[in-house]
Amino acid sequence: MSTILSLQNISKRYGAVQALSGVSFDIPTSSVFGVLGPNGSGKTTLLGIVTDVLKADAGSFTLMGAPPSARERRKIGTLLETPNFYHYLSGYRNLQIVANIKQQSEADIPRVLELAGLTARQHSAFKTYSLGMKQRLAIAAAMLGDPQVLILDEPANGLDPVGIAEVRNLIRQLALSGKTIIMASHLLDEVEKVCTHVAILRKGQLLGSGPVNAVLARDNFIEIGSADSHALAQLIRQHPAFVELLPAGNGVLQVTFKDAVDPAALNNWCAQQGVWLSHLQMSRKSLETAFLELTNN
Ligand SMILES: Nc1ncnc2c1ncn2[C@@H]1O[C@H](COP(=O)(O)OP(=O)(O)OP(=O)(O)O)[C@@H](O)[C@H]1O
Repeated sequence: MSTILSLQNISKRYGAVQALSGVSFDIPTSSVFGVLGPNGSGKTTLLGIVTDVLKADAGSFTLMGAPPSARERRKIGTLLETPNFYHYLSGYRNLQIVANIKQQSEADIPRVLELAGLTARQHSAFKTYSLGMKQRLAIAAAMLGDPQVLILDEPANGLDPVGIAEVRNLIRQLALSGKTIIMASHLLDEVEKVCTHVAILRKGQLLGSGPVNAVLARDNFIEIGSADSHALAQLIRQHPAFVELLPAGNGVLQVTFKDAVDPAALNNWCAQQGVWLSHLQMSRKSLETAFLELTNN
């Protein structure tokens, strides 16, 4: 996977508040990248820096391997705060106004309306839209000019479950078409559903980043099974890192170890003692658990 955006040692201070301290991570091309953190952890500041709304005190970032020129930066579509759409004008007219402000061709409007699922309602007044439609129109506005990267600050904020699902589907659809989506969010459930990668911030410091699966992996908890589950249970109790065992039905055992266990090494260890595993699965914790573990530490 290639890197589309790479942050190196970004720091930013507002007076006495250190909003970001030396934050570095890479965002893979075509990922849906979630920036997570409690209130005040620096998410908005970070997005502001990569979209050039704010200037970092230190550090730098590269877009597609190079410091971004003004032209390159136009390849980033942004939705940092809810745009002020005109309530009495239609979705289409509002996009015309945005296209003119952003000096982008109006010819792109039907495409973004279609992507956002608003074609049928494009001539209705904005004030008649549901909250989900309003947010989809805002994302459509950010997509004008077909940017490769979209940056969204809390795209699901304030929406009801239907609106959240609509925005989620739109983000997934954009990711499928190869766009990279970077979103700040505090809705962990939502991030877990839609993001492929995450970075977790607390008080301006990066606590961890990487593929969602790696962040969520519980590396001390493994499900194993074997044709002779009785022999497996006896054997696994002898493992030097064994803590406890729970039968999960169908001969599968859920085993907790003292610390991280490499699945390949565990497989090997069992085989050496004559027990062949027919099932081996790392388990996942919820993003909420991972987030609380990281942010409470
Ligand atoms: N213009 C500013 N002047 C002074 N302090 C600021 C300013 N903008 C942000 N801060 C402070 O910097 C820190 C990081 O704020 P930021 O908005 O980036 O966090 P956030 O993670 O986006 O939070 P939230 O989820 O509440 O939006 C906070 O302590 C905030 O109070």
